[in-house]
Amino acid sequence: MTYDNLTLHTDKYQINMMYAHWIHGTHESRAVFEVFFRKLPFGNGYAVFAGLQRIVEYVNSLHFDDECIQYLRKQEENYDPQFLEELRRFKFTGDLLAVEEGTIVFPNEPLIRVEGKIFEAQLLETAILNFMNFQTLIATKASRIRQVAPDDILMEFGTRRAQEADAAVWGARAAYIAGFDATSNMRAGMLFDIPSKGTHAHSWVQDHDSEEESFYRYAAALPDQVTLLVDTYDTLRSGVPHAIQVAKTMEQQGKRMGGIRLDSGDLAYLSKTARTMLDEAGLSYVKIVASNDLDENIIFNLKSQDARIDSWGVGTQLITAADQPALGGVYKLVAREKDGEFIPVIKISGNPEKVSTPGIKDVFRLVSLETGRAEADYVSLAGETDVMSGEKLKLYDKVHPYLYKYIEQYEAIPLLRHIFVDGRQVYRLPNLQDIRVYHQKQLGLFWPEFLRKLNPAKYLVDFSTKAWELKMELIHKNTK
Ligand SMILES: Nc1ncnc2c1ncn2[C@@H]1O[C@H](COP(=O)(O)OP(=O)(O)OP(=O)(O)O)[C@@H](O)[C@H]1O
Ligand SMILES: O=P(O)(O)OC[C@H]1O[C@H](OP(=O)(O)OP(=O)(O)O)[C@H](O)[C@@H]1O
Ligand SMILES: O=C(O)c1cccnc1
Repeated sequence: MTYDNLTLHTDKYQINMMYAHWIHGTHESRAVFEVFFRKLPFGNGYAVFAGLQRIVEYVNSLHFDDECIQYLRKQEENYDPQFLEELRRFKFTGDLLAVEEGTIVFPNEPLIRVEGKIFEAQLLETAILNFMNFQTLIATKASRIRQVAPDDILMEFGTRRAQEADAAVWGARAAYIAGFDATSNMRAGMLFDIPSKGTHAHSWVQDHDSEEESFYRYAAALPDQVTLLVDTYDTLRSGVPHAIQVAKTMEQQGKRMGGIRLDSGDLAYLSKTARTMLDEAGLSYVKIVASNDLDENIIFNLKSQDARIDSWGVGTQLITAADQPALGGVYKLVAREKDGEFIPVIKISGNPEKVSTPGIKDVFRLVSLETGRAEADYVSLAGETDVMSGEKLKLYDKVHPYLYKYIEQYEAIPLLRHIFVDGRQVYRLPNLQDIRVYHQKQLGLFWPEFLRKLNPAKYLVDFSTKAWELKMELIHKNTK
């Protein structure tokens, strides 16, 4: 079955709400939603925003075609045929703002803002969250892995263990944004122009009468990219000696073997011993690749054991974000149109963390002009001007106001960019290489204490006094 229209890639309740609005004639009234997450994944100090390209393609492609309409007609008898005709005319005509892919982001700040007819803005929730939550999660995981191996080659090997095909290719892209060097997935390579790399499987060795023969044949077929998997039978007694033999033969033909791959056993011990064997054979240029259920903790640990590994193939743990398989990004209504104007709305909860922050908001990164480093992010109500005019600001913990600091001499960089205006895409999607460069620059804005993998310092995301007072006012009004 091939059907790639994503318009019904949404929860039924969105269509139900669209229908109820249509029935009551309120479907064209305007509303504003914001996307944010509350908690960073993996105990990390930051997240890496990803998913925007997919969101842009999705919004541009939205349309209810014959298949969608027929399905809705069959599926829900309550839907009035005229509603289905209205859906046929559906098109996103609103505004969408978002932070750029590769941006370092933090909890509770708006990452995407959708403003439009409620009929349109409501539909987008499920897909936007689906794309952003997954891709941001994987980019963040990849960033942690990049941190522990800053100078090594990192290859994404996850497709076979990914949660289906889309996750594999978009996950490979997210990993590349955050600093991976290559993917084994050829389709991701083709779609996104990511370098593709690969070695060979155990089956190649098993499918020959001897390991030695399999190595020679592989090298003969692909002499410019020979990385031999040496652990099928006995890494040190058979695999590495056979690889050395092949490398020596290749030298006689004026060729150089690329590397060997270790895929089981004690990777610290085996890599050190293999390195010595290779070096003693005059093969110091032959690299050592390792794989086998690696993640940032194992790689960090292997490095602390002085493992001699140049290149890491990381699959399952990265592509499934195994230690935290979901990011809890949410899409919340912050304002709705009443009598021709936007009024802020709130969601109250017994859990204080879940009380939403009302009003249409902007977010700025405050970068010290003295140090060039980010001091805090500042969330203000749209239209507030103090931050843009560079005024001295008091940043304070709104619940514990005695915790405060002043900031002056800063540049306030707006993080939300216009992506769609009146339904028209106004943002040119950057190419992936530019996103990677931008991401590296983003990292350079932060002091290392916010970036470290273990127990990072908490970066300040401050709300303007006006935004905070609005929240308090609506809490009081709605809890009387
Ligand atoms: N020196 C090491 N220190 C810490 N972890 C290691 C070290 N060497 C390997 N590991 C990791 O330990 C785990 C060992 O996996 P496992 O117990 O399945 O052993 P294995 O050698 O892979 O066995 P198999 O032959 O079944 O593949 C893997 O995640 C691997 O990356
Ligand atoms: O361990 P991961 O991080 O998920 O990396 C991918 C794994 O996939 C392959 O194993 P598999 O047993 O599927 O195939 P093989 O016969 O080629 O080893 C490869 O050898 C890695 O071990
Ligand atoms: O190229 C490899 O070595 C590879 C690719 C995917 C999964 N495991 C290994």
